[in-house]
Amino acid sequence: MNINTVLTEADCLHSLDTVIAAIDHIAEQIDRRMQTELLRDKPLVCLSVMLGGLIFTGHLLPKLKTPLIIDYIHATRYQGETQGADLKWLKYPSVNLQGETVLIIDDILDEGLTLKSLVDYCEQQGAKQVFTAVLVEKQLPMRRGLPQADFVGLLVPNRYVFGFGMDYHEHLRSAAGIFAVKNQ
Ligand SMILES: O=P(O)(O)OC[C@H]1O[C@H](OP(=O)(O)OP(=O)(O)O)[C@H](O)[C@@H]1O
Ligand code: HPA
Repeated sequence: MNINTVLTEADCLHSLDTVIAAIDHIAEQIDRRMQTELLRDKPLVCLSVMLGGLIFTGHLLPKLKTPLIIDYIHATRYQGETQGADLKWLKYPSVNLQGETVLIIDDILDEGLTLKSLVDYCEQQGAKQVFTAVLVEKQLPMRRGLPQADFVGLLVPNRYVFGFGMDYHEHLRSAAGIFAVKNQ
């Protein structure tokens, strides 16, 4: 596998400008929603899902006006492969989620199994309510896990995608835009 070839042969699904505009839009939606959901003086607890959620989180959070605190989860289901397996937790959140309003931020909703496990975990920890934000939602005929996220930036077809946090065998996470691997 030559990574440069993967990049040059890939189909660009969403340009960098489109991604940035989508993140602006999600930020507005989150701010609007949190005006009614957040209790006075309570910050939103933002949990970024490593590694894929890193770049989306870094662009999204500075755009929010909602008061917030930042923590992260490290969990992986693909482990550098293009097929998912059981979710492996590498880091649970450090903040106490009891009674908190939580926003889980990830790069992609694919089969939804990762986000379903993370939402379940936050609820088990006593979160008052749990919202999810993803940069992209993969269009699948049906999803085995969480059917949809609360905040979605862009749609992608049922192909293997990379860029803006999403990897192809751990490479290409920093690709500036969202791309689909040729013939996948
Ligand atoms: O909806 P699903 O089918 O569960 O897939 C989505 C998850 O897969 C990716 O993580 P991955 O396990 O590849 O780890 P990574 O964040 O380190 O890339 C992605 O970042 C999501 O967390
Ligand atoms: O299509 C994908 N690309 C990158 N990471 C992923 N994790 C789930 N699906 C994908």
